[in-house]
Amino acid sequence: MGYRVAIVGATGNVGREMLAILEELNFPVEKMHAIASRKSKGMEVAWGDKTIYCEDIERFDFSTVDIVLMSAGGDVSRAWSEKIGKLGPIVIDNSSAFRQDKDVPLIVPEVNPDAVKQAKKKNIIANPNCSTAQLVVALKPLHDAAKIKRAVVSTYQSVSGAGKEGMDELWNQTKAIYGLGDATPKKFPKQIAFNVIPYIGSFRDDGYTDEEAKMWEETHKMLDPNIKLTVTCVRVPVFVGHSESVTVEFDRPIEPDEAREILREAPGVLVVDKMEHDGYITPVDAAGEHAVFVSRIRKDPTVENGLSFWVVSDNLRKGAALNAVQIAQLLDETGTITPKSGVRTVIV
Ligand SMILES: NC(=O)C1=CN([C@@H]2O[C@H](COP(=O)(O)OP(=O)(O)OC[C@H]3O[C@@H](n4cnc5c(N)ncnc54)[C@H](OP(=O)(O)O)[C@@H]3O)[C@@H](O)[C@H]2O)C=CC1
Ligand SMILES: N[C@@H](CC(=O)OP(=O)(O)O)C(=O)O
Repeated sequence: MGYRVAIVGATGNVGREMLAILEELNFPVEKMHAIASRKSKGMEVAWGDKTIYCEDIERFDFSTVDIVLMSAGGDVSRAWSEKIGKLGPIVIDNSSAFRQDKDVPLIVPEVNPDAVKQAKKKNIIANPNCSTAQLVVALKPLHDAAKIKRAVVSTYQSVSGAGKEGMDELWNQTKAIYGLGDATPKKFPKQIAFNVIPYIGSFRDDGYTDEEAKMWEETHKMLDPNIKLTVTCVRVPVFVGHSESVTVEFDRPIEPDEAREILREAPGVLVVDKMEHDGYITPVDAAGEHAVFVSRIRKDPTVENGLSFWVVSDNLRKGAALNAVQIAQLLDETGTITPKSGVRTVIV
C-alpha cells in the first residue's frame, strides 16, 4: 500500500533526482506518474529498475493522485499549484512561487517540521531555495545552542542550479573556448567556463539580487526573523554542488570545538573538519550525497563571538529533490496525509 505520486518536471535535473530518491528512500509509492510539457509526452524516464513514460501536464487528471512533487519552475507552479491543491492532492513545490505566502509552509524537516501543520491551508508546501536549504540545516543547531545575531554568507553555486540548460552551457563553452564552437553566453549573463559570475537571478533596487534576498527572507521564515544576514551569490563553473562561506556572530562565546560537537549531533549534517586535504569537503565530494557537509570551522577574530565555516551540499538533492521527498515522508509520518485506502504506511 502506498501513495499515488505525480512528479511535474520529471524530465528535468530535479525531477529525475526526485524519481531516484523516492526509490532510494523506499518511499511507499503505489503509482508513479512522470509529468512534463507536451513536447516530452511519451519520453522515457527511469524510476528504479522501471521505465515510465511522460504524460502531458495539460491532459493529466491530478485528482487521481495523493502527492504532487512540482519542479518545473515558478511560472508552471503559479499556473498549476493552487488548482491542483483544490483538487485534493498536496503539492510540494520546488519553485519560489509560494515560499513567502503566509498560508503556505516553507519546510526543511531538520529545521521546522512543525510547520507541516499548516499544510492543509492551501494543500501546498514550499521547498526552499537550494542555497538556503543547506544553510539553515547548518545554522539551526548552532542557533539552538547560542543565538545567531548576524551572518555573512558568500555562495559558490553550481550551474545545475540553473537547470539542464545551465549544465549544457558550461559543457559546451568549455569545449568551445579551446576548440571549435560557439562560446556565446545564453543561459548565463557572462561566460561561465573558466570564470565566476557574481550575479544569480535578477537585480533588485537595493543592489542585491533576488537570489540573495531569498536567502535571508527564507531563513527568516523558517528559522528566526531576528537573524541579520548579508549575502553575495556567485555562479561558479562546477556542475553539481553548492558551497558557502559562512561567518556567524553569536550572542555568547562559542569555541570551534563546541560548534563541531553540536554539528556532529545535528540531523542532516556531516562534519568533515581536519587540517589535512581529506579534512574538508568540495562540491565534487558532495555530489550524489544526502548530507550537508561542514568543514573549516574556525574562530573569526575580527568580531566578538564569531565563527567562520564552509558548508557544501548537493544542490539537486538536499537543495531540491531530497528535501522535497523528506517533506513527503514528514506528511506520511505525521499522518497529515494518508493513502486513499485510508491505511497509513509507516516508514521505519
Ligand atoms: N536545480 C536546483 O538546484 C533547484 C531548482 N529548483 C526549482 O526547480 C525547478 C526545476 O529545476 P531543474 O529540474 O533544475 O530544471 P530543468 O530545466 O532541468 O527542468 C525543467 C523541467 O520542467 C518541465 N517544464 C518546463 N515547462 C513546463 C511546462 N510548461 N509544463 C510542464 N512541465 C514543464 C520540463 O519539462 P520539458 O522537458 O517537457 O520541457 C522539465 O522537466 C527550477 O525552475 C526551480 O524553480 C529549486 C531548488 C533548487
Ligand atoms: N536559483 C538557484 C536554484 C534555485 O533554488 O532556484 P529557486 O530559488 O528559484 O527555486 C540556482 O540557480 O542555483
